[in-house]
Amino acid sequence: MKQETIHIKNLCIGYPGKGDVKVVASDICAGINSGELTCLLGANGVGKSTLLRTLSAFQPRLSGEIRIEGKDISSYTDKQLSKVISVVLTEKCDIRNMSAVELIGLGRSPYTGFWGTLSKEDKAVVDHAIELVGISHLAHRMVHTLSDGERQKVMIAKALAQETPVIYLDEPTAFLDFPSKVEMMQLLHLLSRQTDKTIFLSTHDLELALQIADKIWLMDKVNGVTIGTPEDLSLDGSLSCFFARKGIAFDLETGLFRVNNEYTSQVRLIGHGQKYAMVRKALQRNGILANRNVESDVYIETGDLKGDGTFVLHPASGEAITVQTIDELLAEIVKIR
Ligand SMILES: Nc1ncnc2c1ncn2[C@@H]1O[C@H](COP(=O)(O)OP(=O)(O)OP(=O)(O)O)[C@@H](O)[C@H]1O
Repeated sequence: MKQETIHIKNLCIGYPGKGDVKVVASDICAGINSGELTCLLGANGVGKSTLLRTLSAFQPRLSGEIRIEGKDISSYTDKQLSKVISVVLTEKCDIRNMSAVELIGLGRSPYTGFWGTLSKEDKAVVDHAIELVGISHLAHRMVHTLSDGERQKVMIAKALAQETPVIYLDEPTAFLDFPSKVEMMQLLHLLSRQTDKTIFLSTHDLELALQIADKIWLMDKVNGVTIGTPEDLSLDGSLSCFFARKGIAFDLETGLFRVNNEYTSQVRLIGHGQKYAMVRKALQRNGILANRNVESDVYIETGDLKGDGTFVLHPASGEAITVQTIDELLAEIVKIR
């Protein structure tokens, strides 16, 4: 069952200076639940890392409350905290002469003695973490030989081996290629479900977060922190407002962002399905507003109608032109414009 693991009230974060205090964000009130993946989104410099550092007690809060499992964060000793929160940072650490399984084993340090020797139980926890993340094939590789995505998974396994109810991750998808970003977010989502952990991460991967996260935190200088499911934030206009920039529009139907094009001409499309959608996309990218409601002498059949996969361009006068690909269609359109 979902429970509020982290409770934040009137939190003010920032940096005390010599004479003045730099306030990065203030009056944050929120809760973070177990069994959920929560994603923190915000522009560069808005304070995501500062918030994560404050929530992990790496830096002091300026004022307000942070409660973890009902207890104020300042009442935890460092050792107690290391059994409650694990933090996965993105910086590429220069780890040499250590295998993945040894690094993951370091996650057990809050539980081991001075020499860090792993007991049979500790080793079983490490093995389970490796299994959960699906990296058995990497266990005996040296860490410095791993790719960014592989190393990131090892760091997540280390956090799992730490057996904390809360895991924070600072931009875990930052250096990954697109399929690896998707895989990483799906993995974290799955882990939140399977292990009932509270997983909270910062990211710039907006579209992915909107598709995968259970809760979104939008952090911005004017409105502070706005929280909700991606769908509630779509419906109440928070997302459109948050990313209201020239050239970007939030599509309420798909719940995703799209780039607004400026159109210099328009053409009627006849058809339906995927080919219709792809022709429309290609034309709009090229500054031509295209859909079935446009009124124009020139029109295009998008292929699905005839079922032979071709595209037929009907100029205002003269013979229809049949082509096989959208690339050819664009070339023909240019000729008659
Ligand atoms: N040690 C520090 N002392 C004073 N100000 C700092 C310090 N570290 C960061 N800042 C400032 O605090 C603000 C928030 O920085 P932070 O790194 O938290 O932003 P961020 O949202 O994580 O940015 P990014 O997306 O670029 O990583 C910025 O204005 C930054 O310049």
